[in-house]
Amino acid sequence: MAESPGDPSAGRVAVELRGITKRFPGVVANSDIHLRVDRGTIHAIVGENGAGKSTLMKILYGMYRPDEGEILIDGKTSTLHTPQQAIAAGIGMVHQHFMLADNLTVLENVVLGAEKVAGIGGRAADRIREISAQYGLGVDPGPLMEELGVGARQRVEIVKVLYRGANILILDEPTAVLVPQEVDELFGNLRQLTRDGLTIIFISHKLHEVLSVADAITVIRRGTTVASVKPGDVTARELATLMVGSELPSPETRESTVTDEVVLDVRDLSVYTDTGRTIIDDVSLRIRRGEVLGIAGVEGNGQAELVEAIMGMRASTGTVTLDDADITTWGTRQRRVKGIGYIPEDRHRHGLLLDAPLWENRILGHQTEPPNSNGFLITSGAARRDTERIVAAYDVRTPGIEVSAGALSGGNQQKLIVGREMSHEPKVLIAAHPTRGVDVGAQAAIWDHIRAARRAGMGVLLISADLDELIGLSDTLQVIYRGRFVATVDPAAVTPEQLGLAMTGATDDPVHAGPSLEKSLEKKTEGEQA
Ligand SMILES: Nc1ncnc2c1ncn2[C@@H]1O[C@H](COP(=O)(O)OP(=O)(O)OP(=O)(O)O)[C@@H](O)[C@H]1O
Repeated sequence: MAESPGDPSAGRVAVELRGITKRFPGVVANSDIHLRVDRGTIHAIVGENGAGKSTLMKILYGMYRPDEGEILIDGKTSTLHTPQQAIAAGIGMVHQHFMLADNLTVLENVVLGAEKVAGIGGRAADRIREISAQYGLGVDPGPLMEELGVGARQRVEIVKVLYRGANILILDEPTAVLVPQEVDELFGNLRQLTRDGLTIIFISHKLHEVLSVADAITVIRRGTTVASVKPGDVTARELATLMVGSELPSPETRESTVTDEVVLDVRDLSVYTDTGRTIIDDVSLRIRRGEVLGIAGVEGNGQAELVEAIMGMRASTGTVTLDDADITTWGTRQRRVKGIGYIPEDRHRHGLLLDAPLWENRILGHQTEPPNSNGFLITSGAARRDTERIVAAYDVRTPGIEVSAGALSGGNQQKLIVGREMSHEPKVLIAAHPTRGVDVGAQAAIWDHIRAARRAGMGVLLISADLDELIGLSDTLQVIYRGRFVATVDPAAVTPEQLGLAMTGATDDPVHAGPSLEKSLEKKTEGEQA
Protein backbone atom coordinates (compact mmCIF):
# COMPACT_ATOMS: atom_id res chain seq x y z
CA MET A 1 0.00 0.00 0.00
CA ALA A 2 1.37 3.42 -0.90
CA GLU A 3 1.43 6.08 1.76
CA SER A 4 -1.51 8.45 1.76
CA PRO A 5 -0.97 11.82 0.07
CA GLY A 6 -0.35 14.55 2.57
CA ASP A 7 1.12 12.14 5.11
CA PRO A 8 3.72 14.29 6.94
CA SER A 9 6.00 11.26 7.23
CA ALA A 10 5.96 10.75 3.44
CA GLY A 11 9.44 9.80 2.27
CA ARG A 12 10.76 9.74 5.79
CA VAL A 13 9.83 6.23 6.84
CA ALA A 14 12.32 3.71 5.47
CA VAL A 15 10.78 0.61 7.04
CA GLU A 16 7.32 0.06 8.37
CA LEU A 17 6.10 -3.23 9.78
CA ARG A 18 2.38 -3.61 10.31
CA GLY A 19 0.94 -6.41 12.38
CA ILE A 20 3.72 -8.93 11.81
CA THR A 21 3.03 -12.35 13.32
CA LYS A 22 5.25 -15.42 13.07
CA ARG A 23 4.50 -18.76 14.68
CA PHE A 24 6.77 -21.73 15.26
CA PRO A 25 5.50 -25.02 16.65
CA GLY A 26 4.43 -24.26 20.21
CA VAL A 27 5.67 -20.64 20.11
CA VAL A 28 4.41 -17.35 18.78
CA ALA A 29 7.78 -15.72 18.10
CA ASN A 30 6.32 -12.46 16.78
CA SER A 31 2.82 -11.33 17.57
CA ASP A 32 1.28 -8.28 15.93
CA ILE A 33 4.52 -6.31 15.71
CA HIS A 34 4.35 -2.69 14.66
CA LEU A 35 7.53 -0.80 13.90
CA ARG A 36 8.44 2.39 12.05
CA VAL A 37 12.02 3.24 11.26
CA ASP A 38 12.74 6.70 9.88
CA ARG A 39 15.19 7.06 7.02
CA GLY A 40 18.63 8.30 8.04
CA THR A 41 18.34 7.17 11.65
CA ILE A 42 19.87 4.56 13.92
CA HIS A 43 17.08 2.46 15.37
CA ALA A 44 17.79 0.01 18.20
CA ILE A 45 15.73 -3.09 18.92
CA VAL A 46 15.98 -4.31 22.51
CA GLY A 47 14.28 -7.07 24.45
CA GLU A 48 14.99 -10.03 26.67
CA ASN A 49 16.20 -13.40 25.35
CA GLY A 50 13.57 -15.06 23.23
CA ALA A 51 11.56 -11.83 22.90
CA GLY A 52 11.54 -12.25 19.13
CA LYS A 53 14.18 -9.78 17.90
CA SER A 54 16.15 -12.14 15.63
CA THR A 55 12.97 -13.60 14.20
CA LEU A 56 11.78 -10.12 13.27
CA MET A 57 15.10 -9.22 11.65
CA LYS A 58 15.09 -12.52 9.74
CA ILE A 59 11.62 -11.68 8.43
CA LEU A 60 12.87 -8.29 7.28
CA TYR A 61 15.85 -9.94 5.58
CA GLY A 62 13.64 -12.47 3.79
CA MET A 63 14.83 -15.50 5.74
CA TYR A 64 11.40 -16.23 7.29
CA ARG A 65 7.96 -15.54 5.87
CA PRO A 66 5.58 -13.89 8.31
CA ASP A 67 2.25 -15.67 8.87
CA GLU A 68 0.49 -12.34 9.00
CA GLY A 69 1.29 -8.70 8.46
CA GLU A 70 2.68 -6.29 5.97
CA ILE A 71 6.15 -4.90 5.29
CA LEU A 72 6.55 -1.49 3.68
CA ILE A 73 9.88 -0.29 2.37
CA ASP A 74 9.92 3.42 1.53
CA GLY A 75 6.15 3.42 1.79
CA LYS A 76 5.63 0.57 -0.66
CA THR A 77 4.32 -2.84 0.29
CA SER A 78 7.13 -5.29 -0.33
CA THR A 79 7.35 -9.04 -0.64
CA LEU A 80 10.51 -10.26 1.03
CA HIS A 81 10.44 -14.02 0.80
CA THR A 82 14.14 -14.56 0.14
CA PRO A 83 17.31 -12.68 1.09
CA GLN A 84 17.73 -11.94 -2.64
CA GLN A 85 14.42 -10.07 -2.61
CA ALA A 86 15.48 -8.21 0.54
CA ILE A 87 18.82 -7.26 -1.03
CA ALA A 88 16.99 -6.06 -4.15
CA ALA A 89 14.83 -3.91 -1.85
CA GLY A 90 17.99 -2.31 -0.45
CA ILE A 91 18.27 -4.28 2.79
CA GLY A 92 21.58 -5.67 4.02
CA MET A 93 22.41 -7.86 7.01
CA VAL A 94 25.69 -7.52 8.92
CA HIS A 95 25.99 -10.81 10.77
CA GLN A 96 27.46 -11.11 14.23
CA HIS A 97 29.41 -14.20 13.28
CA PHE A 98 31.23 -12.81 10.29
CA MET A 99 30.56 -14.71 7.11
CA LEU A 100 34.01 -14.04 5.69
CA ALA A 101 36.61 -16.46 4.38
CA ASP A 102 39.99 -16.02 6.09
CA ASN A 103 42.10 -17.25 3.22
CA LEU A 104 40.64 -14.78 0.72
CA THR A 105 41.40 -11.11 0.30
CA VAL A 106 39.04 -8.31 1.30
CA LEU A 107 38.25 -7.77 -2.40
CA GLU A 108 37.38 -11.43 -2.93
CA ASN A 109 35.21 -11.54 0.17
CA VAL A 110 33.29 -8.44 -0.79
CA VAL A 111 32.73 -9.53 -4.36
CA LEU A 112 31.88 -13.15 -3.54
CA GLY A 113 28.36 -13.77 -4.75
CA ALA A 114 27.90 -10.21 -6.03
CA GLU A 115 29.82 -10.38 -9.31
CA LYS A 116 26.66 -9.71 -11.27
CA VAL A 117 25.99 -6.48 -9.37
CA ALA A 118 29.20 -4.63 -9.87
CA GLY A 119 31.66 -6.66 -11.89
CA ILE A 120 34.98 -8.01 -10.70
CA GLY A 121 38.66 -7.19 -10.57
CA GLY A 122 39.91 -3.62 -10.87
CA ARG A 123 36.46 -2.13 -11.16
CA ALA A 124 35.32 -3.83 -7.96
CA ALA A 125 38.46 -2.77 -6.09
CA ASP A 126 37.82 0.83 -7.14
CA ARG A 127 34.23 0.61 -5.98
CA ILE A 128 35.35 -0.75 -2.58
CA ARG A 129 37.79 2.14 -2.19
CA GLU A 130 35.04 4.56 -3.18
CA ILE A 131 32.56 3.18 -0.64
CA SER A 132 35.23 3.06 2.03
CA ALA A 133 36.22 6.68 1.41
CA GLN A 134 32.62 7.92 1.24
CA TYR A 135 31.79 6.55 4.69
CA GLY A 136 35.24 6.76 6.29
CA LEU A 137 35.44 3.00 6.78
CA GLY A 138 39.16 2.59 6.07
CA VAL A 139 38.78 -0.67 4.15
CA ASP A 140 41.51 -1.57 1.67
CA PRO A 141 40.63 -4.31 -0.85
CA GLY A 142 44.17 -5.78 -0.81
CA PRO A 143 44.91 -7.69 2.42
CA LEU A 144 43.96 -11.24 3.29
CA MET A 145 41.09 -11.41 5.79
CA GLU A 146 43.26 -13.32 8.28
CA GLU A 147 45.53 -10.28 8.57
CA LEU A 148 42.68 -8.14 9.89
CA GLY A 149 41.47 -7.58 13.44
CA VAL A 150 37.88 -7.91 14.56
CA GLY A 151 36.90 -4.26 14.08
CA ALA A 152 38.33 -4.22 10.57
CA ARG A 153 36.51 -7.45 9.67
CA GLN A 154 33.27 -5.93 10.75
CA ARG A 155 33.92 -2.93 8.51
CA VAL A 156 34.51 -5.34 5.62
CA GLU A 157 31.09 -6.89 6.36
CA ILE A 158 29.59 -3.41 6.22
CA VAL A 159 31.36 -2.61 2.93
CA LYS A 160 30.12 -5.94 1.60
CA VAL A 161 26.46 -5.08 2.13
CA LEU A 162 26.94 -1.51 0.87
CA TYR A 163 28.59 -2.92 -2.24
CA ARG A 164 25.40 -4.87 -2.89
CA GLY A 165 23.50 -1.61 -2.83
CA ALA A 166 22.00 -1.74 0.67
CA ASN A 167 20.61 1.46 2.12
CA ILE A 168 18.97 -0.18 5.12
CA LEU A 169 21.49 -2.07 7.27
CA ILE A 170 20.56 -4.61 9.93
CA LEU A 171 23.24 -5.31 12.53
CA ASP A 172 22.85 -8.16 15.00
CA GLU A 173 24.62 -7.32 18.27
CA PRO A 174 27.45 -5.54 16.45
CA THR A 175 29.42 -4.58 19.56
CA ALA A 176 29.50 -7.99 21.26
CA VAL A 177 32.99 -8.72 19.95
CA LEU A 178 34.50 -5.21 20.11
CA VAL A 179 36.69 -3.44 22.68
CA PRO A 180 35.52 0.03 23.84
CA GLN A 181 37.73 1.91 21.35
CA GLU A 182 36.36 -0.18 18.49
CA VAL A 183 32.82 0.41 19.70
CA ASP A 184 33.43 4.17 19.51
CA GLU A 185 34.80 3.78 15.99
CA LEU A 186 31.86 1.66 14.89
CA PHE A 187 29.39 4.19 16.27
CA GLY A 188 31.28 6.94 14.40
CA ASN A 189 30.93 4.89 11.21
CA LEU A 190 27.23 4.30 11.80
CA ARG A 191 26.61 8.00 12.33
CA GLN A 192 28.46 8.78 9.11
CA LEU A 193 26.27 6.27 7.28
CA THR A 194 23.07 7.86 8.58
CA ARG A 195 24.33 11.35 7.72
CA ASP A 196 24.50 10.11 4.15
CA GLY A 197 20.87 9.01 4.32
CA LEU A 198 21.30 5.33 5.17
CA THR A 199 19.17 3.67 7.79
CA ILE A 200 20.55 1.42 10.52
CA ILE A 201 18.58 -1.10 12.54
CA PHE A 202 20.51 -2.89 15.25
CA ILE A 203 19.84 -5.43 17.98
CA SER A 204 21.67 -5.00 21.26
CA HIS A 205 21.65 -6.13 24.87
CA LYS A 206 23.99 -3.32 25.93
CA LEU A 207 21.62 -0.65 27.08
CA HIS A 208 24.20 2.07 27.74
CA GLU A 209 25.41 1.73 24.16
CA VAL A 210 21.88 1.79 22.83
CA LEU A 211 21.23 5.00 24.73
CA SER A 212 24.41 6.62 23.46
CA VAL A 213 24.05 5.86 19.76
CA ALA A 214 20.40 5.26 18.84
CA ASP A 215 17.99 7.90 17.57
CA ALA A 216 15.03 5.72 18.50
CA ILE A 217 14.53 2.53 20.47
CA THR A 218 11.85 -0.12 20.11
CA VAL A 219 11.31 -2.56 22.97
CA ILE A 220 10.04 -6.05 22.20
CA ARG A 221 8.64 -8.19 24.96
CA ARG A 222 7.20 -11.67 24.60
CA GLY A 223 6.98 -11.33 20.84
CA THR A 224 5.33 -7.96 20.57
CA THR A 225 6.35 -4.32 20.46
CA VAL A 226 5.64 -2.80 23.87
CA ALA A 227 7.29 0.61 23.60
CA SER A 228 8.97 3.01 21.25
CA VAL A 229 11.14 5.54 23.04
CA LYS A 230 13.68 8.25 22.39
CA PRO A 231 17.00 7.76 24.20
CA GLY A 232 16.77 11.19 25.84
CA ASP A 233 13.52 10.20 27.51
CA VAL A 234 14.64 7.04 29.35
CA THR A 235 17.46 5.82 31.57
CA ALA A 236 19.14 2.43 31.19
CA ARG A 237 17.31 1.34 34.30
CA GLU A 238 13.93 2.30 32.86
CA LEU A 239 14.78 0.57 29.62
CA ALA A 240 15.72 -2.63 31.48
CA THR A 241 12.46 -2.46 33.36
CA LEU A 242 10.54 -2.11 30.10
CA MET A 243 12.37 -5.14 28.72
CA VAL A 244 12.53 -7.59 31.54
CA GLY A 245 10.72 -6.02 34.45
CA SER A 246 13.87 -6.03 36.55
CA GLU A 247 16.62 -3.58 37.34
CA LEU A 248 20.06 -3.33 35.78
CA PRO A 249 22.43 -5.76 37.48
CA SER A 250 26.07 -5.13 38.28
CA PRO A 251 28.83 -7.73 37.83
CA GLU A 252 30.77 -6.28 40.74
CA THR A 253 32.04 -8.85 43.22
CA ARG A 254 33.29 -7.39 46.46
CA GLU A 255 34.14 -10.34 48.69
CA SER A 256 37.24 -12.34 47.91
CA THR A 257 37.09 -16.11 48.17
CA VAL A 258 40.56 -16.84 46.82
CA THR A 259 42.36 -19.61 48.70
CA ASP A 260 45.97 -20.83 48.62
CA GLU A 261 45.11 -24.14 47.00
CA VAL A 262 46.07 -24.25 43.33
CA VAL A 263 43.48 -26.18 41.34
CA LEU A 264 44.68 -25.58 37.78
CA ASP A 265 48.34 -25.13 36.96
CA VAL A 266 49.36 -24.47 33.37
CA ARG A 267 53.08 -24.22 32.66
CA ASP A 268 54.96 -23.04 29.62
CA LEU A 269 52.10 -23.70 27.23
CA SER A 270 52.78 -23.05 23.56
CA VAL A 271 50.56 -23.67 20.56
CA TYR A 272 51.73 -23.64 16.95
CA THR A 273 49.89 -23.64 13.64
CA ASP A 274 50.42 -26.39 11.09
CA THR A 275 52.85 -24.09 9.33
CA GLY A 276 54.85 -23.58 12.52
CA ARG A 277 53.62 -20.08 13.40
CA THR A 278 53.41 -19.50 17.18
CA ILE A 279 49.88 -18.73 18.40
CA ILE A 280 50.45 -19.18 22.13
CA ASP A 281 53.92 -18.31 23.25
CA ASP A 282 55.03 -19.92 26.49
CA VAL A 283 52.08 -18.96 28.68
CA SER A 284 51.83 -20.01 32.33
CA LEU A 285 48.91 -19.51 34.67
CA ARG A 286 47.63 -20.75 37.98
CA ILE A 287 44.10 -20.70 39.30
CA ARG A 288 43.37 -21.30 42.97
CA ARG A 289 40.16 -22.54 44.52
CA GLY A 290 37.69 -19.73 44.78
CA GLU A 291 39.54 -17.59 42.25
CA VAL A 292 38.40 -16.06 38.98
CA LEU A 293 41.29 -15.42 36.61
CA GLY A 294 40.13 -13.14 33.82
CA ILE A 295 41.85 -12.94 30.47
CA ALA A 296 41.45 -9.70 28.59
CA GLY A 297 42.37 -9.43 24.97
CA VAL A 298 41.18 -8.29 21.59
CA GLU A 299 39.63 -11.30 19.90
CA GLY A 300 42.15 -13.27 17.88
CA ASN A 301 45.14 -12.84 20.19
CA GLY A 302 45.27 -16.50 21.17
CA GLN A 303 42.58 -16.74 23.83
CA ALA A 304 40.54 -19.28 21.84
CA GLU A 305 43.62 -21.46 21.26
CA LEU A 306 44.64 -21.20 24.91
CA VAL A 307 41.25 -22.47 26.01
CA GLU A 308 41.24 -25.27 23.44
CA ALA A 309 44.71 -26.38 24.55
CA ILE A 310 43.65 -26.48 28.20
CA MET A 311 40.58 -28.52 27.18
CA GLY A 312 42.77 -30.99 25.27
CA MET A 313 41.19 -30.07 21.97
CA ARG A 314 44.36 -28.73 20.41
CA ALA A 315 47.98 -29.93 20.40
CA SER A 316 50.31 -27.94 22.60
CA THR A 317 53.63 -28.11 24.43
CA GLY A 318 53.95 -27.50 28.17
CA THR A 319 52.10 -29.09 31.08
CA VAL A 320 48.58 -28.90 32.52
CA THR A 321 47.90 -30.07 36.08
CA LEU A 322 44.41 -30.33 37.56
CA ASP A 323 44.44 -30.77 41.33
CA ASP A 324 47.21 -33.31 41.79
CA ALA A 325 46.90 -35.00 38.38
CA ASP A 326 49.11 -34.25 35.41
CA ILE A 327 46.48 -34.20 32.66
CA THR A 328 48.77 -32.98 29.89
CA THR A 329 48.20 -36.04 27.71
CA TRP A 330 44.54 -36.58 28.57
CA GLY A 331 41.70 -36.28 26.09
CA THR A 332 38.89 -33.76 26.40
CA ARG A 333 36.39 -36.26 27.84
CA GLN A 334 38.77 -37.36 30.58
CA ARG A 335 39.47 -33.75 31.50
CA ARG A 336 35.76 -33.05 31.78
CA VAL A 337 35.18 -36.13 33.96
CA LYS A 338 38.08 -35.11 36.21
CA GLY A 339 36.34 -31.79 36.81
CA ILE A 340 36.76 -29.17 34.10
CA GLY A 341 33.54 -27.48 32.99
CA TYR A 342 33.60 -25.79 29.62
CA ILE A 343 31.47 -22.98 28.22
CA PRO A 344 32.74 -22.71 24.65
CA GLU A 345 33.10 -19.56 22.64
CA ASP A 346 31.23 -20.95 19.66
CA ARG A 347 28.10 -22.55 21.06
CA HIS A 348 27.02 -23.88 17.69
CA ARG A 349 30.28 -25.68 16.89
CA HIS A 350 31.32 -26.92 20.31
CA GLY A 351 28.42 -26.45 22.70
CA LEU A 352 25.24 -27.88 21.22
CA LEU A 353 23.74 -30.32 18.76
CA LEU A 354 21.20 -28.00 17.20
CA ASP A 355 19.04 -30.77 15.74
CA ALA A 356 18.87 -32.76 18.98
CA PRO A 357 16.31 -32.15 21.74
CA LEU A 358 17.29 -30.18 24.83
CA TRP A 359 17.58 -33.26 27.04
CA GLU A 360 20.07 -34.89 24.66
CA ASN A 361 22.04 -31.68 24.72
CA ARG A 362 21.99 -31.99 28.50
CA ILE A 363 23.95 -35.24 28.08
CA LEU A 364 26.39 -33.89 25.50
CA GLY A 365 29.96 -33.96 26.80
CA HIS A 366 28.83 -35.67 30.02
CA GLN A 367 27.74 -39.05 28.66
CA THR A 368 29.47 -41.08 31.34
CA GLU A 369 28.54 -38.98 34.36
CA PRO A 370 25.47 -39.08 36.58
CA PRO A 371 22.61 -38.28 36.20
CA ASN A 372 23.10 -39.07 32.52
CA SER A 373 24.62 -42.49 33.05
CA ASN A 374 24.66 -45.26 35.62
CA GLY A 375 28.17 -46.19 34.63
CA PHE A 376 27.08 -48.51 31.83
CA LEU A 377 24.05 -47.02 30.11
CA ILE A 378 22.58 -43.63 29.34
CA THR A 379 19.79 -43.01 31.87
CA SER A 380 17.51 -40.89 29.74
CA GLY A 381 14.77 -40.53 32.37
CA ALA A 382 17.18 -38.98 34.86
CA ALA A 383 18.74 -36.82 32.15
CA ARG A 384 15.27 -35.59 31.18
CA ARG A 385 14.40 -34.74 34.77
CA ASP A 386 17.66 -32.90 35.22
CA THR A 387 17.03 -30.96 32.00
CA GLU A 388 13.69 -29.84 33.47
CA ARG A 389 15.58 -28.68 36.55
CA ILE A 390 18.13 -26.71 34.47
CA VAL A 391 15.37 -25.15 32.37
CA ALA A 392 13.72 -23.90 35.57
CA ALA A 393 16.89 -22.89 37.44
CA TYR A 394 18.40 -21.01 34.50
CA ASP A 395 15.14 -19.66 33.14
CA VAL A 396 15.59 -21.27 29.72
CA ARG A 397 12.52 -20.10 27.81
CA THR A 398 11.28 -23.09 25.84
CA PRO A 399 7.99 -24.86 25.12
CA GLY A 400 9.56 -28.07 26.50
CA ILE A 401 12.66 -30.25 26.71
CA GLU A 402 11.75 -32.23 23.59
CA VAL A 403 12.22 -29.26 21.24
CA SER A 404 15.52 -29.08 19.38
CA ALA A 405 18.23 -26.77 20.67
CA GLY A 406 18.17 -24.97 17.32
CA ALA A 407 14.66 -23.74 18.05
CA LEU A 408 15.79 -21.79 21.12
CA SER A 409 16.77 -18.15 20.86
CA GLY A 410 20.51 -17.51 21.07
CA GLY A 411 20.40 -16.30 24.66
CA ASN A 412 18.37 -19.29 25.79
CA GLN A 413 20.84 -21.68 24.12
CA GLN A 414 23.57 -20.00 26.13
CA LYS A 415 21.63 -20.40 29.39
CA LEU A 416 21.21 -24.12 28.68
CA ILE A 417 24.97 -24.59 28.18
CA VAL A 418 25.85 -22.66 31.32
CA GLY A 419 23.28 -24.67 33.31
CA ARG A 420 24.63 -27.97 32.00
CA GLU A 421 28.25 -27.16 32.76
CA MET A 422 27.51 -25.82 36.24
CA SER A 423 25.44 -28.91 37.07
CA HIS A 424 28.51 -31.09 37.28
CA GLU A 425 30.02 -28.86 39.96
CA PRO A 426 33.33 -28.55 38.15
CA LYS A 427 36.54 -27.87 40.05
CA VAL A 428 37.50 -25.50 37.28
CA LEU A 429 35.21 -23.73 34.88
CA ILE A 430 36.65 -22.56 31.59
CA ALA A 431 34.16 -19.91 30.61
CA ALA A 432 34.52 -18.22 27.23
CA HIS A 433 32.06 -15.34 26.96
CA PRO A 434 29.59 -16.93 29.40
CA THR A 435 26.99 -14.20 29.02
CA ARG A 436 27.38 -13.40 25.32
CA GLY A 437 23.98 -12.77 23.79
CA VAL A 438 22.03 -13.08 27.04
CA ASP A 439 19.79 -10.30 28.30
CA VAL A 440 20.48 -8.20 31.37
CA GLY A 441 18.30 -10.34 33.62
CA ALA A 442 19.89 -13.63 32.55
CA GLN A 443 23.32 -12.04 32.75
CA ALA A 444 22.75 -11.23 36.41
CA ALA A 445 21.56 -14.78 37.06
CA ILE A 446 24.63 -16.31 35.38
CA TRP A 447 26.94 -14.01 37.37
CA ASP A 448 25.19 -15.13 40.55
CA HIS A 449 25.65 -18.79 39.66
CA ILE A 450 29.36 -18.24 38.95
CA ARG A 451 29.84 -16.28 42.18
CA ALA A 452 28.09 -18.95 44.22
CA ALA A 453 30.21 -21.73 42.70
CA ARG A 454 33.36 -19.68 43.27
CA ARG A 455 32.38 -19.23 46.91
CA ALA A 456 32.08 -23.01 47.10
CA GLY A 457 35.66 -23.33 45.84
CA MET A 458 35.40 -23.47 42.05
CA GLY A 459 38.26 -21.89 40.11
CA VAL A 460 37.30 -20.01 36.96
CA LEU A 461 39.19 -19.06 33.83
CA LEU A 462 37.09 -16.26 32.39
CA ILE A 463 37.44 -14.99 28.84
CA SER A 464 35.15 -12.16 27.92
CA ALA A 465 34.87 -9.24 25.56
CA ASP A 466 32.56 -7.55 28.06
CA LEU A 467 35.07 -5.52 30.02
CA ASP A 468 32.65 -4.65 32.81
CA GLU A 469 32.06 -8.34 33.31
CA LEU A 470 35.80 -9.12 33.28
CA ILE A 471 36.63 -6.37 35.73
CA GLY A 472 33.63 -7.08 37.93
CA LEU A 473 34.02 -10.84 38.28
CA SER A 474 37.79 -11.35 38.18
CA ASP A 475 40.12 -11.57 41.15
CA THR A 476 43.14 -11.35 38.87
CA LEU A 477 43.35 -10.11 35.29
CA GLN A 478 45.87 -11.00 32.63
CA VAL A 479 46.12 -9.21 29.29
CA ILE A 480 46.86 -11.41 26.32
CA TYR A 481 48.41 -9.89 23.22
CA ARG A 482 49.74 -11.81 20.24
CA GLY A 483 49.74 -15.05 22.19
CA ARG A 484 51.57 -13.76 25.26
CA PHE A 485 50.55 -12.43 28.64
CA VAL A 486 51.77 -8.85 28.46
CA ALA A 487 50.36 -7.31 31.63
CA THR A 488 48.84 -8.14 34.98
CA VAL A 489 46.02 -5.81 35.92
CA ASP A 490 44.35 -5.14 39.24
CA PRO A 491 40.60 -5.36 38.56
CA ALA A 492 39.94 -3.10 41.55
CA ALA A 493 41.96 -0.26 40.04
CA VAL A 494 41.39 -0.40 36.29
CA THR A 495 38.68 1.22 34.17
CA PRO A 496 37.25 -0.44 31.05
CA GLU A 497 38.92 2.26 28.93
CA GLN A 498 42.36 1.59 30.45
CA LEU A 499 41.89 -2.13 30.05
CA GLY A 500 40.80 -1.66 26.43
CA LEU A 501 43.99 0.31 25.81
CA ALA A 502 46.15 -2.39 27.41
CA MET A 503 44.48 -4.96 25.17
CA THR A 504 45.65 -3.15 22.07
CA GLY A 505 49.25 -3.69 23.15
CA ALA A 506 49.94 -0.31 24.77
CA THR A 507 52.03 -0.91 27.89
CA ASP A 508 53.04 2.52 29.16
CA ASP A 509 50.03 3.08 31.39
CA PRO A 510 50.90 2.84 35.09
CA VAL A 511 47.62 1.16 35.99
CA HIS A 512 48.16 -1.94 33.97
CA ALA A 513 51.94 -2.11 33.81
CA GLY A 514 53.10 -4.54 36.45
CA PRO A 515 55.11 -7.68 36.86
CA SER A 516 53.74 -10.35 34.60
CA LEU A 517 52.21 -13.38 36.24
CA GLU A 518 54.76 -15.55 34.51
CA LYS A 519 57.52 -13.67 36.34
CA SER A 520 55.78 -13.93 39.68
CA LEU A 521 55.13 -17.60 39.05
CA GLU A 522 58.80 -18.13 38.31
CA LYS A 523 59.70 -16.41 41.56
CA LYS A 524 57.21 -18.47 43.51
CA THR A 525 58.43 -21.67 41.94
CA GLU A 526 62.02 -20.82 42.78
CA GLY A 527 60.93 -20.11 46.35
CA GLU A 528 59.09 -23.42 46.55
CA GLN A 529 62.09 -25.31 45.26
CA ALA A 530 64.51 -23.61 47.63
N1 LIG B 1 13.54 -21.88 13.94
C1 LIG B 1 12.78 -21.86 15.04
N2 LIG B 1 11.96 -22.89 15.35
C2 LIG B 1 11.19 -22.87 16.45
N3 LIG B 1 11.16 -21.84 17.34
C3 LIG B 1 11.95 -20.80 17.09
C4 LIG B 1 12.82 -20.74 15.95
N4 LIG B 1 13.48 -19.57 15.97
C5 LIG B 1 13.08 -18.92 17.08
N5 LIG B 1 12.16 -19.64 17.75
C6 LIG B 1 11.47 -19.25 19.00
O1 LIG B 1 10.94 -17.97 18.80
C7 LIG B 1 11.08 -17.17 19.96
C8 LIG B 1 11.84 -15.90 19.60
O2 LIG B 1 13.18 -16.21 19.30
P1 LIG B 1 14.23 -15.13 18.77
O3 LIG B 1 15.47 -15.86 18.37
O4 LIG B 1 13.58 -14.27 17.75
O5 LIG B 1 14.48 -14.28 20.10
P2 LIG B 1 15.53 -13.11 20.36
O6 LIG B 1 14.76 -11.95 20.90
O7 LIG B 1 16.34 -12.85 19.16
O8 LIG B 1 16.40 -13.73 21.54
P3 LIG B 1 17.98 -13.62 21.94
O9 LIG B 1 18.15 -12.31 22.62
O10 LIG B 1 18.14 -14.75 22.91
O11 LIG B 1 18.77 -13.80 20.69
C9 LIG B 1 11.79 -18.03 20.98
O12 LIG B 1 10.81 -18.58 21.83
C10 LIG B 1 12.44 -19.11 20.16
O13 LIG B 1 12.54 -20.30 20.91
